[in-house]
Amino acid sequence: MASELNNSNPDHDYSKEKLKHSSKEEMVSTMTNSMHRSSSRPQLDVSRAAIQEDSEDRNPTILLPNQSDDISHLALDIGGSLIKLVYFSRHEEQSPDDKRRSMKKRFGLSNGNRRSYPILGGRLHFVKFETGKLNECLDFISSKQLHRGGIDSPSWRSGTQTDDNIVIKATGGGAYKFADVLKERLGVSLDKEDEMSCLVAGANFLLKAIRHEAFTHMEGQKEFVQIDHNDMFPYLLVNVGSGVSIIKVDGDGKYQRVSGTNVGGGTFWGLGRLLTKCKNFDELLELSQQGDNSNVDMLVGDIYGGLDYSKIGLSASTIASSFGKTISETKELSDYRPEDISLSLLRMISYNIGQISYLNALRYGLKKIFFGGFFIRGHAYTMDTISFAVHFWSKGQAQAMFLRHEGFLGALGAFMSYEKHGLDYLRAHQLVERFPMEAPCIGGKIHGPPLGNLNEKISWLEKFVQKGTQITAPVPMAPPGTTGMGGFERPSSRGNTLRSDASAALNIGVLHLMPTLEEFPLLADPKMYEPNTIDLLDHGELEYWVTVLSEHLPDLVDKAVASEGGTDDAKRRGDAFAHAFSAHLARLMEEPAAYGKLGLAKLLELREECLREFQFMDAYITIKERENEASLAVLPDLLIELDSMNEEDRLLALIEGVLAANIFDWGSRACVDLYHKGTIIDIYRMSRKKMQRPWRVDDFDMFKEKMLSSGDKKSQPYKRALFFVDNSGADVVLGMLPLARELLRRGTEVVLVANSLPALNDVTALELPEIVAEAAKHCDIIRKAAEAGGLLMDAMVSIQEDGLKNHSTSVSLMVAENGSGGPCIDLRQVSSELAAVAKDADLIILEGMGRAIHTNLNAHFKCDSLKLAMVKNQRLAEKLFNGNIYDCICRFEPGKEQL
Ligand SMILES: Nc1ncnc2c1ncn2[C@@H]1O[C@H](COP(=O)(O)OP(=O)(O)O)[C@@H](O)[C@H]1O
Ligand SMILES: CC(C)(COP(=O)(O)O)[C@@H](O)C(=O)NCCC(=O)O
Ligand SMILES: [Mn+2]
Repeated sequence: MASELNNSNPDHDYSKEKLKHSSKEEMVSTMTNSMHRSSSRPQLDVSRAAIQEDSEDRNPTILLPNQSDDISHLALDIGGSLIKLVYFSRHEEQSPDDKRRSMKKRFGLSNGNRRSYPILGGRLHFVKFETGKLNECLDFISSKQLHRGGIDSPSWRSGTQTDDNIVIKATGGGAYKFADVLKERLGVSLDKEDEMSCLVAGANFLLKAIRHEAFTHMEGQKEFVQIDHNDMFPYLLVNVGSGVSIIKVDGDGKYQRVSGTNVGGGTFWGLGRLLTKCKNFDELLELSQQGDNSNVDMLVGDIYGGLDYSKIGLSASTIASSFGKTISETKELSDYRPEDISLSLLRMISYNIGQISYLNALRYGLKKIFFGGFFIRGHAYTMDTISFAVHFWSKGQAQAMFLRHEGFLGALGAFMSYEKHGLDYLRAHQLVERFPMEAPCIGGKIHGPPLGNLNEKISWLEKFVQKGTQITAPVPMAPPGTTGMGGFERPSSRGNTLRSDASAALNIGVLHLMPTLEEFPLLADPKMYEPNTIDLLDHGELEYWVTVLSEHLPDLVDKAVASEGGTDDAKRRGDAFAHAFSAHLARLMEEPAAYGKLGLAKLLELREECLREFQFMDAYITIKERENEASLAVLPDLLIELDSMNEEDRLLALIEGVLAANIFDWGSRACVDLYHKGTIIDIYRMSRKKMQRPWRVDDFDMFKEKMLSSGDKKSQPYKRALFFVDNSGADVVLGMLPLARELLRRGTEVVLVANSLPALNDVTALELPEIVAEAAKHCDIIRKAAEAGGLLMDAMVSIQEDGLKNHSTSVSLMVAENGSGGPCIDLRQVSSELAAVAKDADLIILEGMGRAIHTNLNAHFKCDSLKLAMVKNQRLAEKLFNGNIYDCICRFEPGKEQL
């Protein structure tokens, strides 16, 4: 059979256009949801929904296509210094008329729980403006028509809504102060919400719904904290805005403002501006990084002649009096360096806030203190200083934690105050944060008018890239100068370079609300589950993987551009994609936790998302089609060969087949090099040669025992197996399908679980039915099972004619989408369809490096699991398995409930 593997026929049967068309249209999966809410303002006329034309939002992330009609679109928090906007954008994309699905629905042969009613879904965006530039903010709102329920609102398009009756939720003092301006400029009225309630509502939502929202920051080290939802309260919330509010939070809506201080962010920025002549806040912060506050502050040593005051635990370098040295009569402001002044000011204010917070925590016996507000500005030194103060004064008893959405608590709370906002029941697994290159529209500052289309994005990106190249690696600081003697020493993260404006804009992403995502129900211990095997917090690892991805980039861009016909437009998009993705990588090298907790799964998915953002829907489509066709051509011979074997030999040959065919991976540098050097047949031969047992991890005998045991020990066949398939071509056709056939033959129902969206050369759930149908032409077992599973359209029509009652007694072969658009899988967030079919499964087969090694290698399941992969990376093979590239992994683990 092997000799036929390179028999790829260019005039193949697969209609490229058809595949491409269907994958583009259906890119947006119809993951479903039972949440359907009644209406609230602004009203959206869902009945008139049409496919969205807004090209800016065309990137087809997996999101819910049909949002219910009750999402409020904009909330404001107008503070003393900054205006914060949280707005919601919908994605109305009509479910394509999917024959497969509608047929199955008609016959009640659902593969899961795909439903047809409206789905809540969309994205939450976070934007901020300076309050002094209110006009910019109003221009932004108006250009995006956010106040009218979004630019894409059908009711707006149909002209049924007038501005006069629009009411927008707003909080912060500016909701009162600027109400008239908003009425005048936008015609909208503001519905004012209490600021403290909003802060608390925002913080509670973030802590409950976002997995790694909170983090600690000590001596330059950021560590994400998983908050236990059942043990969240009470806590102290310290919002450091212009001024500071200190709130004791006891539950949802249960809180008390227990203290505050007028020495806050406004004080820092205001005094700092006066004293240093800085033009903006970031400049002031940046200045502090070159400062030495001992030129400005009076230290214990200055008073004690260079000595420590050891009796009360104060070292000579402790600040005795902030700005104390400036009492000198011989010096004027111009005699002090602005850098030193800025640092002294930052230390004074941060430390003071930390100390007051600690005192309030002490007053109420609270151990957890969360700090929000834009004074924090994700700035390492500020956070270290606050943490130091809390840690020092509480003797380690209380913990300072920070929030990624720091300054957006109030705005988010105002958004939550819409009667029906749809966020109440969302949990971490239903939110996906993405980082598109839309800086003018997310997280950070506004750089000119909002980006209207991909072209604008590309040109803005070119500018961003120019800026991005200026991003320098963090300057390592000398170790902290603590003497262990108490008082306040210098935290260690001082030297870190502040993010440039453009990259700061990417610090928090767009939150995709995906109510249909669910936790995979077969995880043995969901709380302990960590998808990623390799810890990218380890700098060496991060550097390695970032390098691997960078090196792979030119090849990927080639494929992507070719997949779009190699046009000039495709080339331009290809370049933009390469710049954008490189900028992401540079950003992550500079600050690995910039996008939240980073794992390899997220990094690899980011690449796919970035491709989609530049409208490369399926970069490997041609390769996938070619390899599918070549493999399908040799499948009949393989099946004959397998059928001539005895049971035991056949099972071994099947597992070998899966492992050997997993070499066809276009994501691996080594494999791509192989493709350039040899033919498919060479590769396959080499791969088969590697099959000698024992494999690097070899639990085959255990699996065989489970599958084939006879006599007294004869085991029942598995009822339902979930096959997490990987690559197109040989991998799925010659590897996983024959193994699936073996299980079907033994009476096990098989669900092929594949990606919802393309990633590298992975096969997608939408492509599988066609592949199965082709395979079914050569195999009765597959055909009958596919008919029973509703995968064959022709068969479905005959079922319709025969009536449903006795459509088939055969076990089913089905397909389910996994909810993912990357080469790995995070089982905390899978499609509801997969979650539904998983409930009856008693065997899981995870295949490939992404799904079985990078992620899930250490995952335990309630049912039996088999992990099969070839390790196509030398470093990984050494590190994880003490082995070599092309080693094979066959790990079997009995279900945890059966142990
Ligand atoms: N770009 C910026 N412009 C002005 N102030 C900023 C900026 N970024 C961070 N800050 C800091 O954030 C503070 C405002 O924080 P914020 O939480 O928005 O409070 P408020 O609601 O009072 O405006 C400012 O006083 C300043 O210290
Ligand atoms: C992206 C992949 C996880 C896909 O592997 P697969 O799941 O298809 O076996 C893998 O190709 C990979 O880790 N590539 C990067 C490492 C390298 O080039 O060596
Ligand atoms: Mn793959």
